[in-house]
Amino acid sequence: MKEFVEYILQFGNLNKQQIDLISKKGFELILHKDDYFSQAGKIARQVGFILEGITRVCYYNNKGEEITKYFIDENNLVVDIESFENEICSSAYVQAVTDCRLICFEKKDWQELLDTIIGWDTIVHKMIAKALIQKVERRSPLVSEDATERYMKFLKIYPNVANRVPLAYIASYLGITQSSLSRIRKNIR
Ligand SMILES: Nc1ncnc2c1ncn2[C@@H]1O[C@@H]2COP(=O)(O)O[C@H]2[C@H]1O
Repeated sequence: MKEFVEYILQFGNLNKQQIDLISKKGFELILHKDDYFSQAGKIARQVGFILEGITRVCYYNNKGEEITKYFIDENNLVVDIESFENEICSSAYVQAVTDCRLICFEKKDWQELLDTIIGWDTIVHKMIAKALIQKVERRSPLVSEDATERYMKFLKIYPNVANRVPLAYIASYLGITQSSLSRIRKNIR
């Protein structure tokens, strides 16, 4: 919980009583590699904060191929925001790529904190805004045409991810085949 408290205090001030209230509602969740945090076709009912491990957001395209859309690593919030906020079914899966340890909040507790702690909504908005800006910064470089360049940018943007996730997920994230990615990796060594 200490890590989560440090994280939220970057976005605003809270007194001890408010921090205690937040801490009481959060619980530790262990996900094993390949477990789902939230699933397509279901409503996301939890917000997580990753203490250890990497998750990915993925979906199946109309050819039935699995596409990795996004990676989320340590010290980040993880939530299928559209599903969680609007209580609609997710169109994607959030899956543990490695074993993960998270601080987790149930929707009703998250809502209760929003209703009781003055200023918590501003902090939450700032946290979400930061995550979404980061997402744009991470996805925008992928429009560059050259696959080698895309991979080099990936290494820079996700320094903690590249060596900890299967190559197939990275290839899918970059929109290239696994054999192209292997060739690129050989050539840049
Ligand atoms: N920390 C995070 N930052 C950005 N997106 C996240 C995060 N955690 C989960 N997501 C989800 O990742 C999804 C990536 O694709 P979308 O833009 O459709 O919607 C995004 C969010 O629902």
